Amino acid sequence: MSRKKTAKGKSSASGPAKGKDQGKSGKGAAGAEPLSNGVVHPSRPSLSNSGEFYDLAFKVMLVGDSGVGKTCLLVRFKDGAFLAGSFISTVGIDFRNKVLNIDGVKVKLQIWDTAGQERFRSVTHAYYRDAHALLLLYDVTNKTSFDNIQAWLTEIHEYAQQDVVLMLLGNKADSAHERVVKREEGEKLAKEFGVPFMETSAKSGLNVDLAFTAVAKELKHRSMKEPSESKFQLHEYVNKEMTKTTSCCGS
Ligand SMILES: Nc1nc2c(ncn2[C@@H]2O[C@H](COP(=O)(O)OP(=O)(O)OP(=O)(O)O)[C@@H](O)[C@H]2O)c(=O)[nH]1
Ligand SMILES: [Mg+2]
Repeated sequence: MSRKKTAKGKSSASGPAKGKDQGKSGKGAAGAEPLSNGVVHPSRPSLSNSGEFYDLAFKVMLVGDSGVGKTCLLVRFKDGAFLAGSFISTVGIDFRNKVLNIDGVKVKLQIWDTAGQERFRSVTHAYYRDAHALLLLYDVTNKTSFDNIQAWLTEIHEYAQQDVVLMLLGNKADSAHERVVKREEGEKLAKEFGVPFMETSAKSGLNVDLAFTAVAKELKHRSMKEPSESKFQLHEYVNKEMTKTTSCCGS
């Protein structure tokens, strides 16, 4: 996917949607087809441009400081690869789609990769309103990115929907020697703010699928509201499923 895309427009979704796919990768906001509120029709799924059927569609946004690994996390999830080598900072905003099978329901996630750099903050603000879920990342090897989480949460409360699904991710968990933020510190902060937390690694793939799957499960359950089913507990699911890393080294 291009990491040099600039936003040119703005989408307008605010609820789960079904409809045509926007292709494999967004051309900044310009490539985004607006998603509207939709009803679930599992018997009449929609067909995406990439040939995949889906029943539900949601927007997920990746946010956090520049360099924490948002683009790499998305590439790992979408393509199963790691973008090694020199760091190319995202310009503006970009997106990729992925259809997941969640308990027999095809859930399309339209994942927006935002630019962490301060100069693109107004672009990011414009997209919060339409996001159904936010993955907020910090880098376990960068204390400043962890310290800035509080500011990101303030921003999220200001711009995002009140009921947005939120998850805190401590990325680069593979970097044991460079680690400066302990897993316990991430857990404590997440507890303080009542959000699910896990450490991830775009490099090794640790918990990457789980982070997106957990969000998709929560959104699907909220959307379908099956009365017969017990309520899906995102916190419990994450705590049960995640692979824990040790935080022996560092701080
Ligand atoms: N060791 C390690 N390095 C990572 C990981 N994820 C990303 N990186 C590296 O961190 C740097 C930044 O990654 P990006 O994904 O481009 O960061 P970003 O958050 O998208 O940054 P902006 O686009 O500027 O907001 C790159 O050099 C990556 O190779 C990870 O899980 N482990
Ligand atoms: Mg990026």
